[in-house]
Amino acid sequence: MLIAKNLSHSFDYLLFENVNLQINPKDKIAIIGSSGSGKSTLLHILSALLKPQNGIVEYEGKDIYSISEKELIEIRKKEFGIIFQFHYLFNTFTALENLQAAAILAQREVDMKLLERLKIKDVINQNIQTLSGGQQQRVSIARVLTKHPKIIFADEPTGNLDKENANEVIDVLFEYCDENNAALLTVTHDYEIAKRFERVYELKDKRLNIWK
Ligand SMILES: Nc1ncnc2c1ncn2[C@@H]1O[C@H](COP(=O)(O)OP(=O)(O)OP(=O)(O)O)[C@@H](O)[C@H]1O
Repeated sequence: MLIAKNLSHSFDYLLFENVNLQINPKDKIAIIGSSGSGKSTLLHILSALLKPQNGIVEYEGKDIYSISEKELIEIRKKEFGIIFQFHYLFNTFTALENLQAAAILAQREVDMKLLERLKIKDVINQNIQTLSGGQQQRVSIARVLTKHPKIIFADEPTGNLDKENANEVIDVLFEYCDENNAALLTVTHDYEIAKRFERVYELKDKRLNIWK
């Protein structure tokens, strides 16, 4: 589905080199590593947001940084779902309006069962700015799943949540992948959360090594 070959990237210093990774349907992959090791940068490269200085990223056989801008926008819009550390929701809209906007763009419906699973059904008519950080994070996860992506890229998706809610969010993401033949790639600081994933890599000493 997605193959990354020989990626390397630097900003002020070399972040990583010779990174290779393959993502298949239903894969659940976590990337751990210390702060500043380049986890978010790698996630951006894999999710079509940042061209790597070296190496290629292929999605369904096509090098995503060589295809036309139009094709790339279509992949970003329809195939990839990105959960950022910051939610980027429309602050003056209600939670439901945010989800409806995503549903209209993706020609899908808002799934009420999903809102129940994410424990945001009761706050769905509140403005985003009146929700807690954890509730905002769960709305942003619901928004991404409403699109029905083939690959979910998540940057610290449980960062604002307590242990119980964090585990429930991971359950929802895993279920989504199993039911929709989709894949999940998560960046996390949380080793307890990482242990729940089938495959875990650690970004360390400028390399992506298998951790589990
Ligand atoms: N656009 C940018 N321009 C310059 N430097 C950047 C840019 N993006 C990231 N960096 C630098 O690259 C390094 C790695 O950042 P990155 O966010 O990928 O790390 P991380 O492992 O995700 O960190 P954290 O766990 O703290 O979120 C940092 O030193 C950061 O300042």
